[in-house]
Amino acid sequence: MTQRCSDGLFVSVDGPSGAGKTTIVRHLAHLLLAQGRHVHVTAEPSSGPIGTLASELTETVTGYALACLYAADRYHHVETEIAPYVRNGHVVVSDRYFASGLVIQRFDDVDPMFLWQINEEVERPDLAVILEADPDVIAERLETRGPHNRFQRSPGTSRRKVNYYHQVTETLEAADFNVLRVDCATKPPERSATVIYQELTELLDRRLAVVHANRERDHG
Ligand SMILES: Nc1ncnc2c1ncn2[C@@H]1O[C@H](COP(=O)(O)OP(=O)(O)OP(=O)(O)O)[C@@H](O)[C@H]1O
Ligand SMILES: Cc1cn([C@H]2C[C@H](O)[C@@H](COP(=O)(O)O)O2)c(=O)[nH]c1=O
Repeated sequence: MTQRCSDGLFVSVDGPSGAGKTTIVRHLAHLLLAQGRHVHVTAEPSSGPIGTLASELTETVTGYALACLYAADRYHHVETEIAPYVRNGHVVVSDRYFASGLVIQRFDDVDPMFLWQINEEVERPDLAVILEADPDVIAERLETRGPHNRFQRSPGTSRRKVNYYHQVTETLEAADFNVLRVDCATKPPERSATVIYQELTELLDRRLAVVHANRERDHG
């Protein structure tokens, strides 16, 4: 993804189950579409062959094997879907990406260093949004909605997930990812989407300013 169209952009949204990722991604897509942007919403596991296999196997396969499958899906997802859309000038929004890969398999006791190493070469998002929320708030939301998978069923899972996401957010910041932390416990999802939308708009404006400056320099 080295040669990008000036308004193509990749944003990932990660955070604990029940934080509101899917809801916020939907609102964000509406805001971007209303601004006239081309938007492509995607998610992990992806709908490609590896993502489909990972989805099917998540309840029965565990640990290192599942971690490798999710990392493989991520590389394939970038190559076959994310990068082509970004090159075409779309804002690509992924509901789960890199940070989820560093968190979820820890529930199967996979070594965090191993998770980092198998994901390390994957494309960095232009903006990595991490949704933060109080564990009691998201546990309550999950209870109301009902769990989707085995990682949401065990007691205390929300608290552990929130802790793991805190650690991973610090790891990403230390590795110079462009991270935006959004507290989504106290705000409605529309408001969280607006915060992300404003950050993306600034990012696009800064990028356009660089393009214009380079053009002026090259053409006098
Ligand atoms: N800010 C919010 N305030 C109150 N309820 C919310 C908020 N955001 C999401 N919800 C509700 O919480 C539940 C979980 O939301 P959502 O499915 O978007 O979360 P998620 O992070 O994508 O979860 P998962 O990882 O399990 O897919 C839904 O019922 C949604 O309506
Ligand atoms: C990206 C990613 C996903 N998973 C698993 C965990 C869940 O079974 C689903 C995600 O579903 P949700 O409704 O978005 O919570 O995928 C995983 O185990 N590892 C990953 O890296």
